[in-house]
Amino acid sequence: MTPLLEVRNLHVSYPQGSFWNRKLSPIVQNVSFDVGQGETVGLIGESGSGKSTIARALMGLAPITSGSIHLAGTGTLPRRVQMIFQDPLASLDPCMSIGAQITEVLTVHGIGTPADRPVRTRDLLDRVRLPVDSYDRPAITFSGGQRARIGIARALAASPSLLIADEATAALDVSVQAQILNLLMDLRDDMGLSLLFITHDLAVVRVLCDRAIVLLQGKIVEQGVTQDLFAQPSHSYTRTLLDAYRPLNSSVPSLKTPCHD
Ligand SMILES: Nc1ncnc2c1ncn2[C@@H]1O[C@H](COP(=O)(O)OP(=O)(O)OP(=O)(O)O)[C@@H](O)[C@H]1O
Repeated sequence: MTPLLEVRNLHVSYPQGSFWNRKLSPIVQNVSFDVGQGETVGLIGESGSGKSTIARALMGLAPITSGSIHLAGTGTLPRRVQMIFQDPLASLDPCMSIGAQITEVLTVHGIGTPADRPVRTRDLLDRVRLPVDSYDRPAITFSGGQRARIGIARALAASPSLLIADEATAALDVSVQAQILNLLMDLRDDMGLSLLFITHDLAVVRVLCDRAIVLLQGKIVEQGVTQDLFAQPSHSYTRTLLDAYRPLNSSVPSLKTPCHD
């Protein structure tokens, strides 16, 4: 598969300690991985292992101390890598119409003309399967599942090549979660997007991801084709993660469930 994203020997450090005794603390160390065009990759590991820090580095929002991030094609990283979060409302004005807020993203990135931006916005709302009257409604009037769709539409407005879902569906009811995951898979297929799932939910990784990357204390301990990694984990930490997950296997969300959020 043609690599869209190539991360090589990435190191990220945050300053820690008091003002008088500040030193750089390494959070991500020597991380290298690829994401192929149209590929879905899962990034897993315990809390604090550096998953979100890697995502922020990909967005140009974390202090990279060394290493490289290369995204094939043209355009700036922050625009071509977009993120969706668990709480989309946090990045939205709750009272402003979502149509205006998505149009604003198009304006910021200089996409389209003032006349056609509302048309593009309606198309995005349609793509994420929001009701036709959504354009003029403020964000606060939508359900949790609908807000997740708004977050996705807003991310898509920047025409990204790579979409990062950082625990994006973790707070949703399991049936709504399945719907949002289905939507992401459909968008990946229709728009040729690559997806990076940051999640604690190994069921999601097993069902949806082509490959998985296992992170422990800021370092990759194992990565590979999901099926192989789940069948024969080579690192003891991966085995521990999978052992903790196996009893929950029966609760794997069933995708393509016809239900509504
Ligand atoms: N802005 C920051 N300044 C200093 N330290 C930070 C900053 N952001 C994150 N960290 C630290 O970096 C480490 C990794 O955090 P990160 O959020 O990347 O982990 P994570 O694997 O995504 O965790 P979780 O699964 O709980 O979201 C943590 O120890 C965290 O405290």
